[in-house]
Amino acid sequence: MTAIPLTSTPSFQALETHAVEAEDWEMRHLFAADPQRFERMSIEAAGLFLDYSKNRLDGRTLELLASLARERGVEARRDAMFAGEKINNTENRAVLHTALRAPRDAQLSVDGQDVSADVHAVLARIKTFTDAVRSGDWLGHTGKPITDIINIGIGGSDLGPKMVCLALRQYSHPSLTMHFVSNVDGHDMDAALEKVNPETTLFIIASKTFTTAETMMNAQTARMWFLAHAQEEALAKHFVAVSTNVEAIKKFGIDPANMFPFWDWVGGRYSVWSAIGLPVALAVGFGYFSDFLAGAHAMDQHFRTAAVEENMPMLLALVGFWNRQFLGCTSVSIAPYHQDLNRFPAYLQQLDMESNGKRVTREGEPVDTPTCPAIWGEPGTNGQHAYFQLLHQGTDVTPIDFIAALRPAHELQNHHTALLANCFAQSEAFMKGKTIDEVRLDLQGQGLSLGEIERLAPHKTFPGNRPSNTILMEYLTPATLGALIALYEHKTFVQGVLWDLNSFDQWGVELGKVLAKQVEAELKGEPRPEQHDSSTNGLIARAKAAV
Ligand SMILES: O=P(O)(O)OC[C@H]1O[C@](O)(CO)[C@@H](O)[C@@H]1O
Repeated sequence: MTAIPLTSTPSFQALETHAVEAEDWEMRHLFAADPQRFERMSIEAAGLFLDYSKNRLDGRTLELLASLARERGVEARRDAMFAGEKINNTENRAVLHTALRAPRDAQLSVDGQDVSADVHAVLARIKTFTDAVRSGDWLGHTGKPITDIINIGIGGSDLGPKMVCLALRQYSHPSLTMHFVSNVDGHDMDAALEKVNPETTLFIIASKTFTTAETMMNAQTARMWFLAHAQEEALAKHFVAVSTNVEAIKKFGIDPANMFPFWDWVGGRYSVWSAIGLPVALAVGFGYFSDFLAGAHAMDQHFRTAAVEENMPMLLALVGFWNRQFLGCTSVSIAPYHQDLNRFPAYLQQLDMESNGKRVTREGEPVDTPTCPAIWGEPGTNGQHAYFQLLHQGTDVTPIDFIAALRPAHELQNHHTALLANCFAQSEAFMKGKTIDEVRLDLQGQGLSLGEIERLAPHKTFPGNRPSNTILMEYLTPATLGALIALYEHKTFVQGVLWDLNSFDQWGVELGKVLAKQVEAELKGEPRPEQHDSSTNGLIARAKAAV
C-alpha cells in the first residue's frame, strides 16, 4: 500500500504553518520565558540522559511532531520490526538486530526458524572461542599464544568492531593487540602486517556476503603472507571467518568449524551485536561483550514501550527531523567529548547515511521532501580548534550532538573538568550567541575607540540560536556504549519511517562497484575501446602510463 506523501499529511501541514511562526524564535528568549525548559525537554533512559532543550522549538512543536510520528505509523512499524516482519521490502528480509541482544528466553522465529536459539548458540561459540584465545589456551601453529588479531572487513564489518574496541579500550585484554584492515589500498594491509608475527597472529575475515571485493583481496593477501611463513595445515589455527555465506568461506579454505555465522536479517551496519562483534569479545572478554548487548537491549525495551513523547530515540529523531525539514539543516555534526569515542562519528556516518540516504519511498515513489542530512564530526575539543568556527559563524546552521561521560576512567580530574566545561560552554555559546550590542559593550570595556569598536564588532558577533542536543552518561562502559549505539539505530529507524524509506537496503553503493570492476580490468591491460567519458579515459591512461 502506498503511504500518503509526507507533505500531504495533516501533521506535516500543521508543522509547516507552525514553522513559519517559529522563524523568528530566539532560543535565549525561549529559555528566559520558561525556567522549566531543561526539565521539560530532557529525558533519561537505559543509563543515558538526553537534553534536547537547546533546539529551536517549543511544546507545541513537540506535540505536532509526535502526531506526525503517529500518523506515519512509527509505532506500528517499530512493532513490525521487533516481531520479525520483513520490513526490508526490496530484499524481502526481516530486520532483527534487536534479537541479537535479547535474552535467551525471548520468543522469536522467522520463517519457522527459532531466532533466539540460533543467536544464543552462536554466542556460546563466541564465548568458548574468545575465552580460549584470551586465556592463552588457543595456540598458534608453533605452540605460542595469540598476541595480535587482524580483523579484515569493510563497512559494517569494520566500523562497528573498530569503533567499539577503541571505545572500550579501558576494558581490553592487556596483551592482545587489535588491528583493523579495511582499505583495498595496500598501504593498510602492509602497515598491519609489518607489526605482527605470523606465529602469534589470528586473522578474522569478516564479511556478511563474503564477496566484497576489498575484503576478498585483503583476505587473499593475508593468506599468502601467512603461507609464506607456514604450511597449509597451520591455517586453521590462524584464520577464522564471520559470515552468512558458508559456501564462500569453504571455497576460501576456511574450515566451517572456524566460521561464526550470522543471518540475512542482520544488516551490515547493524551487525556489531552479531559475530561481527568477535573482535570486541576478544578484546574485552565475553562478560563485557554481554554487558554491551544488555545495554543495547535496555534501550530496545525503552524504545519498544515508552510513549512517543517519552521515548528517547523517537525524540532524538523528531528533533532531528524538525531541524532537517523546517530549519533546512543539511548536515549534523557529532561531537563526542570523549577521546575513546573518536570513531563514533565515522560509525554513525554509515549507520545514518547508508540507511536514510535515499530519494525514493518504500514503494519507489520520489520523496517529496529532503531526507538524510550529512553526518560528520570529530572529538569535540579537537573540532573546536578546527571547524567550530564555521559552526559558530558560518552561513549554514549545523545542529550538533554533544556526547560526554560525567566521570572519566582516569584520575586526571582536572582534565575531565576542563573537558566537560568545554562541552557545556560550547552548547551554551551555540544557543545564546553574542549580539552586536554585547560585543560593543565588551569592546568599550577594553577601552577601544569608537571607530575600532565598529570595525571589529561584526567580526566578533555570534548569531547563536544554533541547535544542539547533549547526551550524557555516567561512565563510558560496555552497557552505556551499547545503549548509545542502539539509541542512534532507533533514531535512524524512526526518521526512515517518517520519510517512508526502506532504511535497510543500500542499492546506492552498487553502481561504483560494477564500474570499478570494468576499470580494474582495463588498468590490468584488458584491451577495450575507450568507452568512458574523456575524464575517465584520461585518468585511466595516466595510471597505465605510470605502471
Ligand atoms: O560484510 P560485507 O558483505 O563484506 O559488506 C561490507 C559493507 O559493504 C556494504 O554492502 C556496502 O557496499 C555495506 O552495507 C556493508 O556493511
